[in-house]
Amino acid sequence: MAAAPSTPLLKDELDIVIPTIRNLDFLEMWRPFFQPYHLIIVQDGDPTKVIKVPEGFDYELYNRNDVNRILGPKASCISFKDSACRCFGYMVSKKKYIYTIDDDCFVAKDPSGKDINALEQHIKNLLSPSTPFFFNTLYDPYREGADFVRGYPFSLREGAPTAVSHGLWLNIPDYDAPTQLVKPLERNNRYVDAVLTIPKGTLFPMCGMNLAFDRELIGPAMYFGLMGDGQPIGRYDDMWAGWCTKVITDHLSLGIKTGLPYIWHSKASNPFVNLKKEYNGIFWQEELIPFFQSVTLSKEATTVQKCYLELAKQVKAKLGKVDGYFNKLADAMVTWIEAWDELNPPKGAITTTNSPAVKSK
Ligand SMILES: O=c1ccn([C@@H]2O[C@H](COP(=O)(O)OP(=O)(O)O[C@H]3O[C@@H](CO)[C@H](O)[C@H]3O)[C@@H](O)[C@H]2O)c(=O)[nH]1
Ligand SMILES: [Mn+2]
Repeated sequence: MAAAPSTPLLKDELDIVIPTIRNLDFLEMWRPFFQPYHLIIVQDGDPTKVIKVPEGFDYELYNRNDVNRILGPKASCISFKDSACRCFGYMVSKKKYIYTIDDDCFVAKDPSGKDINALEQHIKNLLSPSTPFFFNTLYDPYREGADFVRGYPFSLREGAPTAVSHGLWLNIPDYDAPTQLVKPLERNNRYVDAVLTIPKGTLFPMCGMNLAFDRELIGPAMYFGLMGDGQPIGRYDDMWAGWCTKVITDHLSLGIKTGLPYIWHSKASNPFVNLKKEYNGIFWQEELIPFFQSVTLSKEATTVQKCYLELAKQVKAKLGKVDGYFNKLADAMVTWIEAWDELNPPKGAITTTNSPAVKSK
């Protein structure tokens, strides 16, 4: 097992958010890389179930009772019985950076056989600029041993601040149910040693399994849409967040990177269950994508919250006719921003603080 870096980068500026319904034994494998960091565990499902966390990790844990206690009626915007609940962890964090990972994701090995410190790579991705305005054909120009290629405008070489780092997965790929059903044995064994900026004006399917972001730059846009219990759709929470986030980062001239790091995704969720969850999404996304491609935000939308509220209005106006669910989702987007601002008042604002989470050492 590789030794973790001596002085962990951003040790006190980054929280690791884990949505879970099971004991977190998977942390044993991540211990060298994760132990120095604070964890925010969002326990989904039955709040009376006790989630076991290995000794030695510094964490806070929130179950549904905590979500309801802290948010009151606004808890309605946080999904129940779906990994989308993880976004509650983004809201209660006080740190500048977030890394979120699923509890069936383990340490992968690079082609040399070395354990991949996914967190370290995400931090590198976030701390170096993105190039959304002009594509660099030699991939990440800020990486050791690479640079901007001939013809790349010097006026654009400063790049843009990186808001999101989207990692990938070896072994079980993040396929939708139809693809999973057709290719049940397919595994992703291809390690591509590259980090790319997703060009401005291009959407992408954001997976929440191995994802990091700058909470201060883009946090309020990272609402994982209403899924799970009582909802007509599932497994589109991260997709929704990714589409909203991308139109906002484009508008605010921020960047999103995808590629390294890889994690090892250990198990495929049930494709038949997934098909039921995804069915409406597979159908609706043919209308959602043109909607997001045509979204324009006003020049008055100068903060993520303002962008997000403008977006929520357009969702209600233009997607409500696709299905009533989008009216509910648009309202939940507004509730999310209200809750976010309540828990994250501008610095210096005086507020009544909510009682703290169940803290465990
Ligand atoms: O009701 C639930 C089910 C699961 N979780 C936790 O969420 C993650 C992901 O669960 P799992 O690995 O079983 O599901 P996947 O299909 O592989 O998840 C990926 O698909 C997307 C679904 O939206 C998502 O972006 C990916 O995570 C685990 O940590 C479970 O413990 C839950 O909280 N509630
Ligand atoms: Mn999984």
